[in-house]
Amino acid sequence: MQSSHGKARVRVAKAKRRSDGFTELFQEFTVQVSLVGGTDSSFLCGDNSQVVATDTCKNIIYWVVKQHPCDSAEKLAMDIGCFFLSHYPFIDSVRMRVERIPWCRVNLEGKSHSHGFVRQLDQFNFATAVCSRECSKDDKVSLRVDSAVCCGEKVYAVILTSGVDRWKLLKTTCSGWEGFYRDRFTTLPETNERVLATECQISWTYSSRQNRELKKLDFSNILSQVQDAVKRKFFGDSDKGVYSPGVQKTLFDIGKQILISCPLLEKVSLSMPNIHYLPANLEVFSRNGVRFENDIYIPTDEPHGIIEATLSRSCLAKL
Ligand SMILES: O=c1[nH]c(=O)c2[nH]c(=O)[nH]c2[nH]1
Repeated sequence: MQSSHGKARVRVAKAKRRSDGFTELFQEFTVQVSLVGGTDSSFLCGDNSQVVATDTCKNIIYWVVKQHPCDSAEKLAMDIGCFFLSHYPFIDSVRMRVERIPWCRVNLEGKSHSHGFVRQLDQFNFATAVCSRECSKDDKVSLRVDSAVCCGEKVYAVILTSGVDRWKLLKTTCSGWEGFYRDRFTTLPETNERVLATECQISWTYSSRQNRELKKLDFSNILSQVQDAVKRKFFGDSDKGVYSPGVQKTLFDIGKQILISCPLLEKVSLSMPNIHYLPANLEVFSRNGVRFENDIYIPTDEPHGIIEATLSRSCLAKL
């Protein structure tokens, strides 16, 4: 039996104010925690003596947030996960997911507002952390050297992933879809001129496997590097752009660029659904002698294409 329990959709916000009324930080998160280990007898015979109640899980999330700088979803995910490991010896591993809700400081007449924030639509970034006591052989060697505690903080094995979700991108030209397999079921015409739109989910996993090493990283800088790599390969040069022969090739170019730009990453997973903007060849136009001139489109969210891939550094080396 493989089992876990925990709490999902725990929403928490933190404000840090100065005495002069300036709000230095406002962060909102949605947190999920799943605990693994120690609970077999609860599932098998109703003995709950080693079960941290899911209600307690929620309290611990609030507790850690209260002490935490909350400067990144990644550090929060690792610190909540490692808190469970350090307090409950019967827990083997903790799976965390922290989503950061994007509140941005208001800028009014060129001036940053002291306490006002606006919420960006849709897009958000997230982190997942699988925290455990088990280390790979290599980790164990360095753990012994450092001992299990460093600077008052215990060392745990962490598989950390960061991501961005619901990030919408669109370009009005420099995209086509030609040469695809045709048979009697194929009705789609080929084109070398179309709107290309997607809603990306991109996640990236770090090579390091130690909470202490991972906590040194500048996660917002890595996020910017990833987003720059995506924009560079999706849109291309500001004036000339870059031609996309299909979402598949663009996705691969983006993934490769992310791994080139960010040497600390081991692999990247991309989901780039093809959101269709259908040419509006409508009867009302043709009947009145007006042609489609790559100008009027019908946006359709459903159905949409699914195009996904995971690229690792080792698989790139083999290509
Ligand atoms: O970029 C695309 N990739 C596809 O796999 C596909 N399939 C489709 O109908 N249109 C497109 N466009």
